[in-house]
Amino acid sequence: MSKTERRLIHVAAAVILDGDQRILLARRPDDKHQGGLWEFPGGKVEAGEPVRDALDRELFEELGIRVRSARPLIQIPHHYADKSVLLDVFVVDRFDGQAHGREGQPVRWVSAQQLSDYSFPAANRPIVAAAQLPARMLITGTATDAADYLARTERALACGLRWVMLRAPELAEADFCELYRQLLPLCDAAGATLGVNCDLALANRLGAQALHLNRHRLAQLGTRDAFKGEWLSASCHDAAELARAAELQLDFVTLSPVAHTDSHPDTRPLGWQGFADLCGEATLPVYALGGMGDKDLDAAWARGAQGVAAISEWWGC
Ligand SMILES: Nc1nc2c([nH]c(=O)n2[C@@H]2O[C@H](COP(=O)(O)OP(=O)(O)OP(=O)(O)O)[C@@H](O)[C@H]2O)c(=O)[nH]1
Ligand SMILES: [Mg+2]
Repeated sequence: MSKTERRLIHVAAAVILDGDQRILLARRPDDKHQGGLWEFPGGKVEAGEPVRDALDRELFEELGIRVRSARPLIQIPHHYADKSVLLDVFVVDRFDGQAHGREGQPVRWVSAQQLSDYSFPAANRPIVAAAQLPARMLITGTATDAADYLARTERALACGLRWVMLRAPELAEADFCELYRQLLPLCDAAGATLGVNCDLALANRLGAQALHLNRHRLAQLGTRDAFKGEWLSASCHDAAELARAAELQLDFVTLSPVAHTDSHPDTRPLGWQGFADLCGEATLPVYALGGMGDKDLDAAWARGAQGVAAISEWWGC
């Protein structure tokens, strides 16, 4: 039987957050599968058991906590040499009790940034990205001049946006660079990430931390190491582009258009069902894009999305 034909062992796991947005990690016992590595607490779903019940049961058994609120974060099928798992990961942001290692396993609360310092099983790469990425992503729209770009970005930061993707195809390169340099301290001060949507060489020259590729740049990219920054993502529209993004080990994608948008009036929307079908096959965090806003977050999460990305929703807020 080939690895991909093997039965997937369904596992419920949790990114558990405390009031300071720290995340709970546990260390797997040395004698277990992937022993000695750090994990998001959880365990196997029993036959006939609803996955949410399995999550509650496992977190009580392993940590002594009672889940009060949870939402889906990401689902990752992964084929190890010896077994195949479907990691069904939730965010748990409210719980009762003091989390402690009831099975003797070491546990540790860490910041989202610190996750990068820990060793996890190979399947966890996209889960770590999902735990570090926000639920809402702003893509900049048009503005009258640099001052208008800055003012609009400041308002979005004040609305709680923590990821800004600078997209300004109308600007000459020198103006784009100047704008990037002016936006950077604003975003830094708010604890937000500033990414760019531009060509690879320019992103590297700017020393950008995050680069978002359009579909043409995704098709041209040879290897993700060509980008010198930390976060590399792409705009996807179909299964082939999603597969390419996964093959290149990108950190996340946007998938669009979910709904009708004025910016792409002639493109047929995917609709929520089309989005869910594609997202279900993806092995990296996926943002719903196209006519999206705060009101769509729950619907996006229910279809397997990381969250929503938008221009109009927050570019005038
Ligand atoms: N809980 C958890 N399991 C993970 C993670 N990443 C990952 O690959 N796995 C794999 O998913 C499977 C989950 O198993 P588990 O050992 O937690 O299961 P369990 O709590 O029911 O334990 P048990 O088998 O001793 O009863 C293991 O093969 C494990 O290696 C993760 O972040 N958290
Ligand atoms: Mg377990």
